[in-house]
Amino acid sequence: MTDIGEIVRDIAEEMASRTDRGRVADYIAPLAEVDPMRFGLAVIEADGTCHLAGDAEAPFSIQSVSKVFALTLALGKVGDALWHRVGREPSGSAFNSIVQLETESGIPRNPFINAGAIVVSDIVLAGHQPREAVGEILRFARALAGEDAIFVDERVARAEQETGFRNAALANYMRAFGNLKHPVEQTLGVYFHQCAIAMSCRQLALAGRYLMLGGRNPGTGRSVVSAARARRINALMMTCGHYDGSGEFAYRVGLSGKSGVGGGILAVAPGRASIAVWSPGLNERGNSQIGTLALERLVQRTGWSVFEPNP
Ligand SMILES: NC(=O)CC[C@H](N)C(=O)O
Repeated sequence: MTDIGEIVRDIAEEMASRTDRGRVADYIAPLAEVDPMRFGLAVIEADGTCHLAGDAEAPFSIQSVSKVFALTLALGKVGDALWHRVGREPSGSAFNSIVQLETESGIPRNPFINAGAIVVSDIVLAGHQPREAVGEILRFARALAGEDAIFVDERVARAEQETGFRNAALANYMRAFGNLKHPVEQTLGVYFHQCAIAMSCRQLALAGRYLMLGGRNPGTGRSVVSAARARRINALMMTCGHYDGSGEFAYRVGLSGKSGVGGGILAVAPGRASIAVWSPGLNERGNSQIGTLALERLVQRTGWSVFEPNP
C-alpha cells in the first residue's frame, strides 16, 4: 500500500533543500516580507486522514485561491446566469491582463483571472454592504474548513487597496461596459478583502474537501454544491486556475488546481484527496514554483493525476 504520510514527509524534505525557489511577489508590500524558505503541505484523503508537513499550520495570504470559494458562493446566488457576465475559457494572458476586455465587451474570459474574480465579487456584493459581503465569504471559508480561526489580514487588504491600480483599471473598464453593477470602490473592497484572507495549508485542504467529494462537505454531511457543479468547478480550476500557466500545470500535475500570489495552491484529486501546498516564491507566471514541484512529485508517487488510468 502506498504510504501517503511517508510520501508527504519525503516531499517536504526534498523541497526544503531546493534553492530554485522563484521570487516572492513584491507588488503587494506585506507579501514581499514573507520568507521564501517557508514550505507547507497538507493532504487530506477522502476518508478524512490528514497528512501534514513543514509549515502546514502557518497561515498565509491565500490571494487568488479565494476565487474558488467566491465563485462557489456566487454560483449559489445566481446560478448559471453568472456565465452571462464571465466566460469559461482559459485566457492565455497574465492574471491581471486587461487586453481581452476591450474586444470582448468587458466580459472576462474566466472567473479565476483578476477581471473575472472582480465580477464574481460584484455578484456576491449584490444586496449587501461591502462589509457584509466580505463577512459572507469569510463565513463560507470557515464553514467549508469547519474552523472559525480564519481571518482577513487587514494589512494585506489595505496594501492592495492603496496600490491596486491595475485592478482598479480592470474594474473601471468593466464598469464602462456595464459589467459591474456597484460602485467600483465597493466591488474592489470586497475583492481585496477576500484575497487577503489568511489560511494555513491544513485549513485550505479542509476547505477544499467538497471539491473531492462531489460537492459534499464531510464536516457537516451536507452538500455545498451539486455533484455536477463540483465537477464543473474542478474543470475550470484545471483549465484556468493557473492563468497562462494552466496548460503547464495540467501537463506536469494533472489535477484541478488554483494558485495565488501568496504562493498557495489548492489542488484536488477527485475521490482521493484535497491538497494544499504553500511556498511563497513564484515562477514567471505568478504561480508557486516549489509548490508546483511538490504537487508534481506527489502525483508521480501516488498516481493521483486524473489522467492516470490505473491509480
Ligand atoms: N494571482 C493572484 O493571486 C492575484 C491576487 C491579487 N490580490 C491581485 O489582485 O493582484
